[in-house]
Amino acid sequence: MSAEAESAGPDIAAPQNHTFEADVAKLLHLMVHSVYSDKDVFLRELISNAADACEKLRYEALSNPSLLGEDQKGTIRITLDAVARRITVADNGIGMSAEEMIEALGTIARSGTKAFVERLESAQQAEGSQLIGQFGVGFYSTFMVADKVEVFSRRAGSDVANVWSSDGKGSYSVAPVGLDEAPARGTKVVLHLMEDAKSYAETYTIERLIKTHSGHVPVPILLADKPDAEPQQIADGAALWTRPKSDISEADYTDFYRSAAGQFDDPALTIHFRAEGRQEYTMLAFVPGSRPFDLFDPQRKGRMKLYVRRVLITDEADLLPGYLRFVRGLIDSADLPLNVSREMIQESPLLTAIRKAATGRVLSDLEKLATSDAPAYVKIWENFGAVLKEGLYEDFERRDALLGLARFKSTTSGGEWRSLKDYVASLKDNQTAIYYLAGDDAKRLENSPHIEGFRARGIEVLLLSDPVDSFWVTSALGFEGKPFKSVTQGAADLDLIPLAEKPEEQTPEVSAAIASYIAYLKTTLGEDVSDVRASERLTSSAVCLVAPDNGMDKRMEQILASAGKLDGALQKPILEINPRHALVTRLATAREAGGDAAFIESATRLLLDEARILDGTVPTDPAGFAERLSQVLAKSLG
Ligand SMILES: Nc1ncnc2c1ncn2[C@@H]1O[C@H](COP(=O)(O)OP(=O)(O)OP(=O)(O)O)[C@@H](O)[C@H]1O
Repeated sequence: MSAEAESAGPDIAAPQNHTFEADVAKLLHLMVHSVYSDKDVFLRELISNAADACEKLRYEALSNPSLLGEDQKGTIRITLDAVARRITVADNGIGMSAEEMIEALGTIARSGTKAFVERLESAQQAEGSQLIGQFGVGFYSTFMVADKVEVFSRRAGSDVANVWSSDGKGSYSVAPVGLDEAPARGTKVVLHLMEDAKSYAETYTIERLIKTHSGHVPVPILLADKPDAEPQQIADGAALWTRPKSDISEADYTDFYRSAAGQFDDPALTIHFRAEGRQEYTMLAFVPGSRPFDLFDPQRKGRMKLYVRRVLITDEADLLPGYLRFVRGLIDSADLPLNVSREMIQESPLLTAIRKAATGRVLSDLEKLATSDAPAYVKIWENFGAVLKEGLYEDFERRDALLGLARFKSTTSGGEWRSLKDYVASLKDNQTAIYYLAGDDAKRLENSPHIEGFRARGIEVLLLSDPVDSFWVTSALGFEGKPFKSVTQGAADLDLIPLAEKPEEQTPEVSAAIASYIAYLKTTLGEDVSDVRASERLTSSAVCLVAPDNGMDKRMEQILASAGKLDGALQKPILEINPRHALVTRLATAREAGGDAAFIESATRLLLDEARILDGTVPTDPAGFAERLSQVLAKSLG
């Protein structure tokens, strides 16, 4: 379309109509029909797009200075027209060709759109308005206040201009326009405001919105309160991060964070420093106060922006590792070369050094916060702990620092978060390992039979319920010299740690019956288990399954098997029986006394079924299980 449109002959000057991509149409419908409490966001989004356009132009002009011409300084101009109920936001930035308008204003480029739209559909009002900015559907928010939106644009260096126009109801048009109607360079967005949004054409409202939400964008903003009025500067476009920390208030930081990160909350941590010495750069970064919705997007992309001497280079520079992707902000380098391609900048050893230092700084600031304000740190952990833990198996160099930052719920923490330092400080005498139980359901973990023997000895067990836990914990070497050990794997090694309450001694007859019952279990259960043994970890349940000493943790095995990534067959578990459990002792002694063999075998197989159920799986032979259960119940009823 655009190749023809760009040549702008009289016969192709008619508007070309297009339908919005399905997701955009759905999104627009949602935005217009659900009353978000915060319609103000549209202005922030337009200003942020205009500022981005000015910054993109500065970058392109590095290699092609003629693009700037006489008009060197990026500026955003907002013009109000209360009589015509109109607000116009114009910039002298990069501009868009007709093709670019179709791509940028008719589709949603980002991945995960579907998930986003679904979430928006079910979101509450306040959350909904937060989601809009985070996902970069910013431009479409104009339809919350306008029943017609026109975008006049002329790309820098081009001698044609186009207008995009839509009422937000399913379709839009794009047509060439005369150069006198479009900005000499850049984009002009005209909103025809709805009756109930007419206050957005009032000076007071707009001035207040700019000051509170966009006061720190790095491009100056001018406001004209009438079409022919002289514009006044409302924001100076001075980059906040270049100012000394002592001149910046908390409110300034919050405002900058909100407009730069598209968030509506307060930052949970602000990191602002200037590095001098081998590399000179400034970092201004924020840990959000709430979870951005795309936190678990498989691409794991961060949103940190890279500037070089105040020129925005890219937000794709992966300035921080994937496990810090929730951090928002920027790094502005004084040393990186400006006159080379983005790709070359990204690969430069200088940037590698900056990345390393910046990562270290984020972690050390988190650690400082954990010491100085533990409750504030715990909030960050609750939002982002699952992401930070990815670093435990990705970033070996910083594993100790990350283990130091990690917080856990445990069997003795009473719902509070514990650090590994806390854990190690309360080790029992003779306890040589950090015990953990991994699974997907925190509640079920607490009731697992595997931790009974640990509870009975007052030994703390970490309850790991994030999917990522099984990955790092099996590769981590330990903390302060103590290895991590799964309570569902191998022998429990608990005999050196005394029970809080000493159990009754068993008579030699019962012990002998149990020993012979274990031998019987091994032959009866045959291929289903790799071994059967008396348990140290059980105190109230009769049975449980554990993984062999040198095998894979059971939870890890389940995750790999369900993802189809398990090499070979599932390992056979070890069945542990509780030699003091009434059911076990009665079965053992009945067998010893020559009781009903068929009944004892059914009851014995039921023990294995029970262990499987306790493990969160199902009996391997449901029909056999049902039959055994009926048989045993029928017999017990006489
Ligand atoms: N004033 C403008 N000048 C040039 N391009 C623009 C302008 N406004 C919007 N665009 C283009 O439209 C695209 C879509 O804008 P939109 O606000 O919907 O999302 P975004 O800006 O990409 O995302 P985010 O809001 O997360 O930064 C932009 O990426 C940009 O390419």
